[in-house]
Amino acid sequence: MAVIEARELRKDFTVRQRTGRLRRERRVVAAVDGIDLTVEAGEMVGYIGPNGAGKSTTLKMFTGVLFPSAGHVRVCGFEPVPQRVAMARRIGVVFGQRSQLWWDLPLADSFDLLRHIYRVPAADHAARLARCRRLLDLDSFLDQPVRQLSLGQRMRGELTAALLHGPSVLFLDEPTIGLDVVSKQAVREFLADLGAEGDTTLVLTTHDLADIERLCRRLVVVDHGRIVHDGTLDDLHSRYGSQRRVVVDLDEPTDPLDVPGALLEATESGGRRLTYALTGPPGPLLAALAGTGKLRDVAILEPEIEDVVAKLYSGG
Ligand SMILES: Nc1ncnc2c1ncn2[C@@H]1O[C@H](COP(=O)(O)OP(=O)(O)OP(=O)(O)O)[C@@H](O)[C@H]1O
Repeated sequence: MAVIEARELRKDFTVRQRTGRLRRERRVVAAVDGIDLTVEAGEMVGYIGPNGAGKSTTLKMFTGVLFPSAGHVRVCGFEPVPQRVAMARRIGVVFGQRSQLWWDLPLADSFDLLRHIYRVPAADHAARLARCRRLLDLDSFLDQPVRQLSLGQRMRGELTAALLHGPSVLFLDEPTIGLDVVSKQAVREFLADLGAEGDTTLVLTTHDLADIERLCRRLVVVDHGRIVHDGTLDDLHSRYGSQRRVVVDLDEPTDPLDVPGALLEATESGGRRLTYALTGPPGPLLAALAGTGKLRDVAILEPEIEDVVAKLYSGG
């Protein structure tokens, strides 16, 4: 079942620009320029792209914060702006800049207020909160006012707050930005587990390559308000020709092996270290190398996601 359906979705902003000492001109910026997107229940979608690509604007239209200039969008069957209140029960939102917690209250009190606002049955609330306390390690700061929390602690609180009513879709705008290494890891692993359970659809924007690798089974890449790629990370690697490499150490040099699906790229250490680029599965190459009787060590190197994303953002 589709939880998000967007067709020809657009958002234009009118900005006033100085064109002289006193003159200003109105200019229309197409922040989102005709997006078609379907997200099925249980997907983990990374919505990525360079700065200013239109990611946050799209998420704001999905969550009912902004009204589209044109096109059509449904989230959990709701039209986000007109049906925002009804939709709120089905979605969770974590936007770094916006807090859903009460600044002066202890974190635990915010969670309690949210239970009343969303009218969550006490047992469901208790079970979800217990899980978040355990997995996000909340106990040491549950009684502290939100304004005193570190960014990492607050983000763990925000995630909990977004999940206490049991939403079917969770939208996250840069969930790990600015966090220290430990909090980043905690948030990332929590989201990975949540996504793996399959009951919650995750849609997140991120510039963090480790988030992309760990959390995004599907990558939707936007640039200038349009989708320029939609597929898995593996699809991206094959589109940009990134290949796995096999680095082999031998006891003594051997004649070059001619194996289909493997291309000898480099020879070092007097022929004792060979690097192959794989265009097929590694099995035939490894079998041929083992057959020489000189194989000492082998390492398979995955392509670097940094390279792929850099190529993608620079237009390939
Ligand atoms: N309220 C606004 N008024 C005018 N222009 C806006 C407004 N919000 C966004 N824009 C413009 O729309 C474009 C897309 O912005 P958006 O914030 O959606 O990009 P983004 O992909 O989320 O970028 P980043 O990765 O930097 O957060 C940018 O050119 C931005 O300047």
